[in-house]
Amino acid sequence: MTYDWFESIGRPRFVVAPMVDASELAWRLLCRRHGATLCYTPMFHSNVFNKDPKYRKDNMVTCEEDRPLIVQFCGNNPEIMASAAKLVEGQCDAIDINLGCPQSIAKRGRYGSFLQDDWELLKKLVQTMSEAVSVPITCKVRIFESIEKSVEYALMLQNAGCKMLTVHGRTREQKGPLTGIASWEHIKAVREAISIPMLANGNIQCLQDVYRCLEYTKVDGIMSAEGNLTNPAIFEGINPVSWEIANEYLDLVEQYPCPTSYIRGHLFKIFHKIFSLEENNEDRQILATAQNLDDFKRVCINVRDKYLPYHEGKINIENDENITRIGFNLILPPWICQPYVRMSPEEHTRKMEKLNIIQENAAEKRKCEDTDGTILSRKKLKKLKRISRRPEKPDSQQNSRSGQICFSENCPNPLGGKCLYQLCKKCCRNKCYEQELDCKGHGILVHTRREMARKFANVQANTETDTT
Ligand SMILES: Cc1cc2nc3c(=O)[nH]c(=O)nc-3n(C[C@H](O)[C@H](O)[C@H](O)COP(=O)(O)O)c2cc1C
Repeated sequence: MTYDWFESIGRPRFVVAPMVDASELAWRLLCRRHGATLCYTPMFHSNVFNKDPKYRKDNMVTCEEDRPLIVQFCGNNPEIMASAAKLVEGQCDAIDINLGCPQSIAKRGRYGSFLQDDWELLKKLVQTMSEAVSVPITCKVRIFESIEKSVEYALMLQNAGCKMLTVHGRTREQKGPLTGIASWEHIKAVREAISIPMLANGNIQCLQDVYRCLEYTKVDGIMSAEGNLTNPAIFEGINPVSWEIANEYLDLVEQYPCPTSYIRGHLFKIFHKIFSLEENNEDRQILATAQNLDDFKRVCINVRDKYLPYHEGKINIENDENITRIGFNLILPPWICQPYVRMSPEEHTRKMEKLNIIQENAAEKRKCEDTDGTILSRKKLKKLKRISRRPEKPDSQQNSRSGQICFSENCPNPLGGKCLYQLCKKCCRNKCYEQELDCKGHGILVHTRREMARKFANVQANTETDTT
């Protein structure tokens, strides 16, 4: 009984995740051609979806081949979520509640993973939506730190009427650079406890990962987001040539248009290894500023023209001095679609600590400003260094111009007698020492320069110690 619906949509095992700005129709169709057996729409805001026909028209775009399809909504008001669900029930196979979004915008709007502590509201959401529509209501959740609580949470949603559960094996805190590894252990424990169909999400970079996860967790299907973005053929078990799959996607976009920002995002992901190489900066720039399909196609052509001879083995990489070696020491060459490997949270923390030290030093250096606030140039700093090494002369031995009468009110020698500060030749020649700024500035300058020069010498010594 609990599996009837899941059977009716073909027991999908290979699932494209809901992705804002990325799981649009053209992308879904591309993934379906390459092995995906179920796709999610991007998350839609239930409130806006209800109120704004343009938002609906722009976002809820589908077609006959785009099945099975699950539409995802976010929100916290059961009635509003139910009425949004009613608007799409005829165009999809299920409606999903986003209970996993960890972004600060979700915190402000009180949706996604920020509802995971309000179980009473969640029960109400699932129940009200289930009663309102004829298609199943499903949920996509994150885990809690504790396995027991994650299991309890899943059971609560199942009892409320959720018909399929996707468990993303990361906590709400595991996001951005702190994403890290997903826990299949949590997923496995939830699978053992619940009886409804279940999808696992997290740590999927290739088809081997899919099968490892299926075997370990015993879930019914695997959902992929980032792995799917860098390789839309991930479920087919192949790593396509980047420009070929990018062109296939662009052909679909021609048929099913979408905003240029989505296209740009997809091409950056497909070509991520290519554009991590300095030698492709120019094409990277073309992609960054591309405005229409022709611009996007030009990027694909440029990349193909450059790398096709290598791909076909007509040029030996080893002998081409124009191509940098970085990126070629991989199992897969950079023009082949491949996963993006994130930095581990530990590595990120270490990097940030190092960066903070460098930034602090840079801030210290920035303090080496001239009296007018401008940052001293290298040349000037060099000069200061020289000054700092010079022994300080007593006032009596200052150059011939010291001891000029200063007319400024702000003169550090307030009696209007002899100014103790040295005047530069330029000031004397122009007689500008009569002006307040020059007299004051000049006086401070002599003093500050020495101070700054000493500071600069210290900063340099510290930086040298840091980098060793
Ligand atoms: C570009 C992008 C957009 C996403 N948008 C959504 C979304 O709309 N709804 C949602 O539930 N999760 C969203 N996610 C999260 C993914 O669905 C998925 O849970 C997460 O990326 C972990 O899967 P992965 O390890 O395969 O990337 C998004 C992820 C990415 C990379």
